[in-house]
Amino acid sequence: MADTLNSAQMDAVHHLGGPCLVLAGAGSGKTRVITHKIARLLQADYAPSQIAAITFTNKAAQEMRERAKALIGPRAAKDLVVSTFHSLGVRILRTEGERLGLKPQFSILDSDDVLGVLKDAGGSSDNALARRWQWTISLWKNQGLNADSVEPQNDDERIAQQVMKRYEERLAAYQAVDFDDLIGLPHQLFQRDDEARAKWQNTLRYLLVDEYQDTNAIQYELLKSLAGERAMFTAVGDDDQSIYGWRGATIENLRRLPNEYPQLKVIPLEQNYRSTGHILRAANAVIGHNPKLFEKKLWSDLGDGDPVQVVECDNEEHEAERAVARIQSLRAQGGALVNAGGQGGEVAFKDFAVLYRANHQARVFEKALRRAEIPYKVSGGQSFFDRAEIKDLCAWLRLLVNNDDDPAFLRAVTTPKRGIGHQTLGALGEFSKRFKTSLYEALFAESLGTVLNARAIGSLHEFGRYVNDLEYRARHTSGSEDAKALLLGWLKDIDYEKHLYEGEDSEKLAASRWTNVLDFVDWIAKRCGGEIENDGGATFETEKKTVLDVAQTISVIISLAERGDEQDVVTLSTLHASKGLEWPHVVLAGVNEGLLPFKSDDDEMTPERLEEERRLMYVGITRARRTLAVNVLRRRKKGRDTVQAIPSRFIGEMKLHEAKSKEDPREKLRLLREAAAKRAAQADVKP
Ligand SMILES: Nc1ncnc2c1ncn2[C@@H]1O[C@H](COP(=O)(O)OP(=O)(O)OP(=O)(O)O)[C@@H](O)[C@H]1O
Ligand SMILES: [Mg+2]
Repeated sequence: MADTLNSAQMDAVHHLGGPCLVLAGAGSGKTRVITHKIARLLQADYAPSQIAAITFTNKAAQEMRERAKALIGPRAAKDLVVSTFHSLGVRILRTEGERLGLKPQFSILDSDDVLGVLKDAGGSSDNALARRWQWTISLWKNQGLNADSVEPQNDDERIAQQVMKRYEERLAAYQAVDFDDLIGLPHQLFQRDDEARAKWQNTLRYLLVDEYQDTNAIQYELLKSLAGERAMFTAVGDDDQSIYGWRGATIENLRRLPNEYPQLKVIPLEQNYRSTGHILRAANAVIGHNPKLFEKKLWSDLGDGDPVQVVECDNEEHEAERAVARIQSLRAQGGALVNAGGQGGEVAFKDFAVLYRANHQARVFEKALRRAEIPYKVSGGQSFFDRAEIKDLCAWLRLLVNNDDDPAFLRAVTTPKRGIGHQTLGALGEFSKRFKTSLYEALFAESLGTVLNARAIGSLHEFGRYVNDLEYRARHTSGSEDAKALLLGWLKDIDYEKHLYEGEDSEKLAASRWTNVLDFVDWIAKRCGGEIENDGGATFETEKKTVLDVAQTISVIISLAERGDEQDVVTLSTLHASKGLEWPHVVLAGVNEGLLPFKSDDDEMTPERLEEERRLMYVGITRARRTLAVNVLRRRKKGRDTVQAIPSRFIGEMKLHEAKSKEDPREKLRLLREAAAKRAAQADVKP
């Protein structure tokens, strides 16, 4: 079973004579075709290093490599080029940079860096404005334009064009590139340098592209240059899952392919191996409301399974509680709600995902999961423990727990800055390396005077003594009131609130960071008081803990979270980041008008946008293998207000008439009676 392919999948895997497009719905095994095709290519005498498989995210690349490894063994898998478009771009630029006037050690700016350069280039410290520039410039670049070729349509665009010009000059001076350049520059190179193009066409002789529907115009061009005349490639995709239109991805790429490659073999896949019948029918019903680009069918022989549940919730908090309760009860019941259908058994935390439209929706779920002590990770967005301010404070707590934690030391000593500069820390680092001690230990060494002056040593000692003292107090303080006083005192000592306000242009943002900090303090203090909240929000008591004990627990939670993916944890993810993935149990959060389909007050809902939102809903539904809960809020938060919430139009579009909530005891009874009657009827017809 693990290695089988159906006949259409076989056709796709064995078609090696020319370009191939697998155009098929969700869960039909497109990604599986890619991994199997890698194995097939190796048999056909391609060397691993000549095969490039391109995925949409680093995580997908990692997974693809793992799956390939299982099929072809670790040695061959090592040399495969499995990467995202961006990391393929880095690979090309590192070798060819010189032809583009880039030093081999050029730097790559992340989104925050870019924002900084743009503010500088545009002479403005306005974050929101700089973000708009960033957005516009990125869209231009993804259309293959530069500051000279842009044709601005209005005043805003004229200004953005000027900023772009200065931005380009600065990047050239810094020997830096941004994410868009990682694709744009190789593309430009291949346009004008036949030798470089020929070289790479010979290096990467077969290309496989997953999630082809979400490529943009430049990525298409890059693929085309790499594929060249030989056109040896396989692309797999699903137009119904195109969800990055807002970022310049274009479905045109699917339409162009058959025109530009008349020899293209197009292979549909129709069997869905992922989801049970109820889930698949709901998905098909929803996407049926979009105009069809390509006719596709999708069926499953996994049985009906459990009906899709619409879960009505009073508000966001209630929604999160119900999600937690659902996780707990599914685990207790072994997976299936009514008809186990052979699918029951152990249910792990990693079998669950909660998917939502907007990042901020994660927050209440995180809170509820933390309260229920259910481990989770947030993908495609920020987890509470990933927030800069919480990381700052955690660094301090980690340092108290383990003085020799060097990364924690570095973060704490510079947060907030206390006159201990890079030079001092550099010298301390050298010293600690030479004597094989931790930074903290080095700080108190007698001979430190040989590398640092008295003033620097004075500041370091002051910091060290403070950490010592705080640690002592943390070890001896328990009970929520005292813990809270201790923690607030510490924040005051290090002047953390001021640090936040100084580091943030927007006061609103600083205030929200400070609220996070206070939430965090409360959370620790409650634990010190031996107060644990259960999922109903009620509290019960355990024994009191010291601040240091709780800090220790936090250190463990963080290191677990850092250990990554193999962990048995619930996934919280945006719909966008869930693409290509699957879970046995999925909860779709906040399926309400305004949230999904998403609409803010000042933007207009065009038919195109609505269609893209519907595709997102389709992606969400089709992530589920066994059970799907669709949450609908009665009321929801909107800014500071709470407003009446309207169920999403997508709920009606799922056509779930028969699927009533089985959490309703009457409905439960009805189902039991129905099952009993069915059994009786079957018994009757037996001879
Ligand atoms: N022939 C097959 N036999 C058994 N299981 C299969 C087969 N083909 C695919 N599967 C399984 O079905 C699930 C979906 O496959 P896969 O992820 O490749 O689909 P996909 O078309 O890439 O989906 P998406 O559109 O969501 O990316 C996976 O668990 C996969 O292992
Ligand atoms: Mg896939």
